[in-house]
Amino acid sequence: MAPRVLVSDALSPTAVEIFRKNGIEVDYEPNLGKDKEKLLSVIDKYDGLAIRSATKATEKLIEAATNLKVIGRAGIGVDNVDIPAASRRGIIVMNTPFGNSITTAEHAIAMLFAVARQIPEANASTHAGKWEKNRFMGVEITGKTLGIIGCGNIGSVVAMRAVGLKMHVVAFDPFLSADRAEELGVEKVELDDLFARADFITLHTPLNDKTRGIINAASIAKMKDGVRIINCARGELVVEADLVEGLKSGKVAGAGIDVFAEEPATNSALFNLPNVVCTPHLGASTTEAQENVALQVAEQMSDYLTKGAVTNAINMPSITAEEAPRLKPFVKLAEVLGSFVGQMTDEPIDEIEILFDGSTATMNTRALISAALAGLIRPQVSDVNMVSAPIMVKERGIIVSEIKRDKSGVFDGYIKLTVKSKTRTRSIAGTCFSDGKPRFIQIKGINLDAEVGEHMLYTTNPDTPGIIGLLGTICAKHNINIANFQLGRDHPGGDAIALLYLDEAVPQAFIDEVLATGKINAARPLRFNIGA
Ligand SMILES: NC(=O)c1ccc[n+]([C@@H]2O[C@H](COP(=O)([O-])OP(=O)(O)OC[C@H]3O[C@@H](n4cnc5c(N)ncnc54)[C@H](O)[C@@H]3O)[C@@H](O)[C@H]2O)c1
Ligand SMILES: O=C(O)[C@H](O)COP(=O)(O)O
Repeated sequence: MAPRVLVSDALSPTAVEIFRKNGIEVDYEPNLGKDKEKLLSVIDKYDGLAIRSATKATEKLIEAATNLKVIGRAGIGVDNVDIPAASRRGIIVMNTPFGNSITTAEHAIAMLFAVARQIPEANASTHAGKWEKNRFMGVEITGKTLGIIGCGNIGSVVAMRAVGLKMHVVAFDPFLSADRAEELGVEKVELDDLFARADFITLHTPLNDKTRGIINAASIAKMKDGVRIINCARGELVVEADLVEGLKSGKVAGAGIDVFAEEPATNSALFNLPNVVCTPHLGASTTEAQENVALQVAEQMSDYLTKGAVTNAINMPSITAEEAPRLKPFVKLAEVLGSFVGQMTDEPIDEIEILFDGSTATMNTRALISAALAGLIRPQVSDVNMVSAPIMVKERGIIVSEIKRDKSGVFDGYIKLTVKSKTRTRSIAGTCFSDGKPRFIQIKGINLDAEVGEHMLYTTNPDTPGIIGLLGTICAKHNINIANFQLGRDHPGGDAIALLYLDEAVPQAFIDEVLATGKINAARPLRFNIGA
């Protein structure tokens, strides 16, 4: 059945065309995002949800989205999506991090001019036939200092434009390197320094716990008298009541506000103050940007739903459409290795070490680790996948480490998982042969070559004669066919293991019978998901 996508915000029709071209059924309901109850009632029908900022993908919506696999944000900010809730449910959240950066930077620059020259008010006055030439005295921006808070994709474009406008640009961004600052022609400063020196301040950070309310009464007090503030990032970066106070007192000479703490903002204390220019979250609203983000999000979501490729995901490592087919068998391998140890371990796991040897070390190991972790914890948590596994493992306080090394043995490459719990350490290694099927090649240091089947039986025993016959006889007695039988031992007469690939699951009576022989130390039925 074709995957089904709901577009619940006003995306360009290009998105719909691209979904259809990629064989995806699509419902285009540009106003549904604003109707929470209706959205809630239909969301379970969809594999994908394409949104802008109006749709709020809350925990409640995500819980109701029982078939959802991907949320695609045609734009940048994903603060309208409950990412932890999506991750826990195994839903990928992706955005389009560059599609509207230039457009939004241009909006910030437009705000800069609009506020410096009071253009909206002068426009309204002129349209009203007032000709108030003396009322609207502006300020030049040439030679003035622009303070940029957050110098990422959008902040950088703003910086380059402002440098071109002959402004002196200072930037505060903990992740801005000295080289990048030099390349942009900006001076990297501390936040208080920026507050003290800037004539104009423009915000371009994401909204998070560190940036929420970054413009407040205390920070405004540190600013120059007559500072002008532009916010085209997120409303909650500014404590709006404090900005209103600053504007009323004259400390802040003007503000350009595109985003509000509550949207849609139909009633704000910022409205109708002199020299406050407001726009209704228009930063990304140009034809060009909307085409870009619609096209990108639809391609990304289609690639994921039809090919398993992951691009620009917030909660999952990227997998390109090119690498997805090559990676797929190794994702399955990592998952069955994790699953083997997960099924063998009855006590809490403390540490997991994942070794990538040879060719596997050159692959997308983040994706392989996610797959191994999903396999590992699936016996405890059924509803887990590559998206939710890392978060669940972290929540359980399990330490995950990764080792990559050059080819060290006969195999082109293999993956080895070592899992430590309080009382023991287990390890298993595997590889994929040219048929794309996973093979177990080593269990607790003992070499073997075992094809992986849906139903398997793992036994440990002292290396004595008669084990094959013993297990074969009990299988025959229970009318269970053996597809493959692999043995291994550390040394003659030492510890031995057997791995049987069976055509069906063994019942508990089978295990009891095996153990009752006194010749087998442990017997564990295993089940693997070997489907696509
Ligand atoms: N108005 C609109 O329509 C519109 C359009 C697009 C994006 N946005 C918003 O613009 C903002 C910036 O988007 P972007 O694409 O440039 O993001 P980005 O991730 O490329 O850049 C954000 C920058 O902020 C920096 N940063 C993070 N925490 C910081 C802190 N505590 N102090 C200072 N800097 C910090 C990061 O290091 C990064 O360089 C986001 O909030 C986004 O949602 C708004
Ligand atoms: O984060 C973004 O991309 C912007 O805020 C744009 O939001 P919009 O898609 O609702 O215009």
